[in-house]
Amino acid sequence: MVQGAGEKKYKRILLKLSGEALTGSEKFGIDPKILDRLALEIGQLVGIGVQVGLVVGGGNLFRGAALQAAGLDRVTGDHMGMLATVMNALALRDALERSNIATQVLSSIPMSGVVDHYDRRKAIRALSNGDVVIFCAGTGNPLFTTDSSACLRGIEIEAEVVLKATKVDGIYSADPLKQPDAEKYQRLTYDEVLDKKLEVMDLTAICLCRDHSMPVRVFGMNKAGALLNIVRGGNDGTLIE
Ligand SMILES: Nc1ncnc2c1ncn2[C@@H]1O[C@H](COP(=O)(O)OP(=O)(O)OP(=O)(O)O)[C@@H](O)[C@H]1O
Ligand SMILES: O=c1ccn([C@@H]2O[C@H](COP(=O)(O)O)[C@@H](O)[C@H]2O)c(=O)[nH]1
Repeated sequence: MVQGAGEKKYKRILLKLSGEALTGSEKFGIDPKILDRLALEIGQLVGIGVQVGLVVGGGNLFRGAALQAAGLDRVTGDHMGMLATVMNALALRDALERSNIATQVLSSIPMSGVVDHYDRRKAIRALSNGDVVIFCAGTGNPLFTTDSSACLRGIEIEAEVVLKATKVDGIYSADPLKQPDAEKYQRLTYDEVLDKKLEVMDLTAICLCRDHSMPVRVFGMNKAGALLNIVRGGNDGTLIE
């Protein structure tokens, strides 16, 4: 059911933002216009009392697998990827705070003097106070992705849903950027995503959500207003549950 203006379906969410999408119209890195748009959309959620945990990817800067393909050691590449997510988190905090949205950044890798170390109780306190909490540095371990850290943190903070904002507007029978005639799903079970090997999200993350009954909605980050609509009960994108 779609809720009325100001009403909401979810009280606490974990929003996963694609790092690659932060590039926007830039060739590399972070497009400040994208940051400002995100701050506006996240501010709308905070404005109606939604508690927002955020995880941002690092694909706009470094991915361990790509660095390995270029000849680097995989674990070193993964460390670089996790550090990339810290840079994105700092940029997002900056944009949110410029919009007067109180924000805390908690890192899975201790980085004294730059960001605070992840602590679940501290995260839940901050969320309960209405602060946005950005979880960065992934899980702190190589060989994972930020999809897994988003689902992990979402489960830990007892979010009601993981919302994965990405470049495409949902889950398709194949990657729609490679196969334009792929069909879009409205709803999938965790097992369907696993059996069909749908690559929109890392399968470790899907298993974790299945085991802990955490629903995941994949939706397009480029459509303004989609996030607020979902939080009010709209069905943009594809729901996995
Ligand atoms: N079956 C599918 N349905 C939808 N998208 C798919 C599918 N298979 C592959 N994809 C691709 O998966 C991508 C989603 O991953 P996304 O860009 O969010 O990357 P990420 O690894 O989560 O984040 P980052 O950009 O930080 O690395 C989409 O852009 C899409 O092209
Ligand atoms: O727990 C984690 C999370 C991430 N990494 C590394 O960081 C990059 C960037 O994350 P994306 O999810 O791809 O945006 C990822 O490719 C890994 O190399 C990690 O090692 N552990």
